Amino acid sequence: MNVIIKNASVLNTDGGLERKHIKIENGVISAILNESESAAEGSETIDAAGKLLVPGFIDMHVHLREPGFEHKETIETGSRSAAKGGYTTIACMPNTKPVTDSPEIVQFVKDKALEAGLVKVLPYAAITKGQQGQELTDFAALKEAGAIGFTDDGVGVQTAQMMKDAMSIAASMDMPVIAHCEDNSLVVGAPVAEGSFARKHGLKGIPNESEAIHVGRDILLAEATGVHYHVCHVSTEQSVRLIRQAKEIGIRVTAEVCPHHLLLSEEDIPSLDANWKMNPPLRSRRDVDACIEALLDGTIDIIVTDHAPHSAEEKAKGMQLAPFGIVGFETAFPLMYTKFVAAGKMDLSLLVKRMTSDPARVFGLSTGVLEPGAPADLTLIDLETEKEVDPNNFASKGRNTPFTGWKLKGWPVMTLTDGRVVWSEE
Ligand SMILES: NC(=O)N[C@@H](CC(=O)O)C(=O)O
Ligand SMILES: [Zn+2]
Ligand SMILES: [Zn+2]
Repeated sequence: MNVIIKNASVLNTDGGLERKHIKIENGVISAILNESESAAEGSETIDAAGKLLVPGFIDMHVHLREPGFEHKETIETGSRSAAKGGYTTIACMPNTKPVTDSPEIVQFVKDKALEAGLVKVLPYAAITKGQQGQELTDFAALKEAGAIGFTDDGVGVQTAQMMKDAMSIAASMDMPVIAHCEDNSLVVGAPVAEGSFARKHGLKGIPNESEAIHVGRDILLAEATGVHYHVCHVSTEQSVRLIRQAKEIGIRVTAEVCPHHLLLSEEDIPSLDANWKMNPPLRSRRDVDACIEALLDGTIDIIVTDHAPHSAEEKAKGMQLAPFGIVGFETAFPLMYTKFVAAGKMDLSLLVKRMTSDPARVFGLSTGVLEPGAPADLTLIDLETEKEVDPNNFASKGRNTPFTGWKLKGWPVMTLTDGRVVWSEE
């Protein structure tokens, strides 16, 4: 089937906007025409006048909750939420029930994603069986089944020997190790970061070192093993410093950051509402500033959401007892666009890059670019209309966000995967 997207605003190599017509044939971008060139009508024509057209966003860190926690999210509802947020490729974490530690579960995730038929879902597999930190999974079998990397996200790999073994095997098969960095001996049941909020409410605080100690340890192990080491949800100044130094000396490390760690600090937490509880926790303003600087200078390679839906009942348990995590797909781009691009702190082209071609580069994906021959994974965005974040309108089952009521611009209005409209505002 052929599709033509007419009059779209497309970013050019200088970061300016140009009007283009995009021709799509059999799910692939076949031509990008200048405004003056006439595009023969396709079997389907989409008028994109006044809308920004970008490669579909890529989110390399998400939780879809299926199998096992379907009351929080399913692969279908998570895929729809992703499509609504402008994402066309998402990589899902293995902390399901059962854990994605066998080829059967990898296959199950792929089957469910195809059944949903909305976005491309790339499964990660666990480093250790049941994510218990005791015994490595069968990396070769998991790769064979389609896992794109290994991670115990949700928990840190507690011993250096286990991590080193994992990295050695992953390196030998050219697979990345993706790490949730958290040293449990420094985190004893604390729900928020160390800082003024924790002190005010008499809560235990999570120290920055609990993250950075793993980052430092793992960088040394990545150097020793030669693995591609990717750091999950960076949130501290110290982690940024270690990653920057490692990159400078050529260690194969990449990193991601979430919008909430770029926008909120622990001082912003208004109450004991658990919609402000996530792992890593909101840290100090200093940490936020370090993460922003790192994203701008490329020390941090990509933006991810760490979309982590939980039910309202679970979040109602309060700051101490509720599970960590917030949803992310449907607010990520509007938040980043409004608070960084529209605020003059970041170029639009850099923001788009960190959500498309940079994740594709880091993980070796064929998508994330607007060029002939690339899959027609595309997102149209309205940069003008301001709307309030209303969790009741989320496609996700999760409503757990700290951004309720924020007035934002930059809302995706249409998403296409392989040339097929998978979500549209109408
Ligand atoms: N980020 C979170 O706060 N929660 C994640 C786990 C994780 O990403 O570590 C979850 O699975 O709920
Ligand atoms: Zn994590
Ligand atoms: Zn996560």
